[in-house]
Amino acid sequence: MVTEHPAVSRFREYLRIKTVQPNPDYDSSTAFLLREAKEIGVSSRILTYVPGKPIVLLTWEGRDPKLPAILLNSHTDVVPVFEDKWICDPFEAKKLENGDIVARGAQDMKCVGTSYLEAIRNLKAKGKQPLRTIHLSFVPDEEIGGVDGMAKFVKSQDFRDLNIGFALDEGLANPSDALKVFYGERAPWWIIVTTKGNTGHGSQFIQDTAVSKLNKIINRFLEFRASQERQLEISVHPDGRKYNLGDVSSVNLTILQAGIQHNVIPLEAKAGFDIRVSPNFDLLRFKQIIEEFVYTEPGAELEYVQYHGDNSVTTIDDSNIWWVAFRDLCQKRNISIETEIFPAATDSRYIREIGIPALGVSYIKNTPVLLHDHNERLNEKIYLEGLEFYTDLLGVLGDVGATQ
Ligand SMILES: CSCC[C@H](NC(C)=O)C(=O)O
Ligand SMILES: [Zn+2]
Ligand SMILES: [Zn+2]
Repeated sequence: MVTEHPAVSRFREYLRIKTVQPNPDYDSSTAFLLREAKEIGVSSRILTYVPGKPIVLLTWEGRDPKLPAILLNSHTDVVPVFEDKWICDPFEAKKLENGDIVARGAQDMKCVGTSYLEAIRNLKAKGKQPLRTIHLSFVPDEEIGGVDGMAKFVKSQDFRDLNIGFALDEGLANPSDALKVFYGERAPWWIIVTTKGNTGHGSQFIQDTAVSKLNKIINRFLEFRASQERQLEISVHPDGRKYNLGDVSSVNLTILQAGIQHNVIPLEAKAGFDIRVSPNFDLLRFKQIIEEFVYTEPGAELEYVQYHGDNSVTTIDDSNIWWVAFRDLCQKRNISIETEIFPAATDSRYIREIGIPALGVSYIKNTPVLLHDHNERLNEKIYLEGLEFYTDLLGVLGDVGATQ
């Protein structure tokens, strides 16, 4: 019988914990992380800003704790599953014959959280201690917006006391052999547009109805959407690279509500849009455009259900010592990297918003993107390869600024 690498067994154990929204078992994930901290030999704290939503903070103190520290962030929650669409129980962490570990959270992002832990375990086993302190935050509720997780954490005195200089967070899988590195994100704005109008009998040509007003607004949003889709198709960066999704802004009509009966003209109509504003767009200008789309119709209302007022990016050039350390390590390990704007939202946005540079990286190469999808999986060989990468990476980042 082939014995399993203990790091893989620990990863699978973490995957079996049902931290699935909307009722994540944070007690069990906390117990797992505290046990890991004890075994590895790093200190641990539980920070609670909202009851039942623990942030587990592990700390490996550096040789010079006064220097700005490194934050390795991961979220502990995972998204729900459509169980009947899976080839096995999504919380069994079954390993297939080819080594694929099938489980919710295998990519998003329990693999990253345990990789940080394994890297520290490896470095400690080699007798290393970093120059800079390394903190690991395991935060709740990223999958539902992070309001009771990272958003509260970054605003706390506890966070300020950590003196973070640089952070790592999640990225995305890549079907090709390159490693995706995200240096910014599009700002998520979820809006509800409400229109009101005349009612009457469904057989008549009633004027200025809620639906006709909403229709005009929707068309303006959809025209904008088409223009951005076109930009995505035709635009290239100055260096010749094609645009990615993160380089344009997107608009999707995701909610439509109106009507109570077929023969009654609705008094009110609502449309919900999922909007993602690219860092290539000025946020205030974007807001003006949206407001023009809506307020051109008399009496139309606009509500922001989700609004992030920042889409600043982390600089990726020689002026950023963290980026240089990251890039040089990838070069040394012959890893090609693709730098991009993350198309959706992660907890990194809260970190960048307060001016801390952050990169989003998940070492999941040669793997289909299956986050939030059925049969999410990660092959154990790629996971183990990632552990070597993270071990080297933490060694390098922890020593940024050290004299050789
Ligand atoms: C605005 S909070 C929602 C966060 C979610 N993140 C991912 C990665 O799917 C999203 O972008 O929809
Ligand atoms: Zn995630
Ligand atoms: Zn997710």
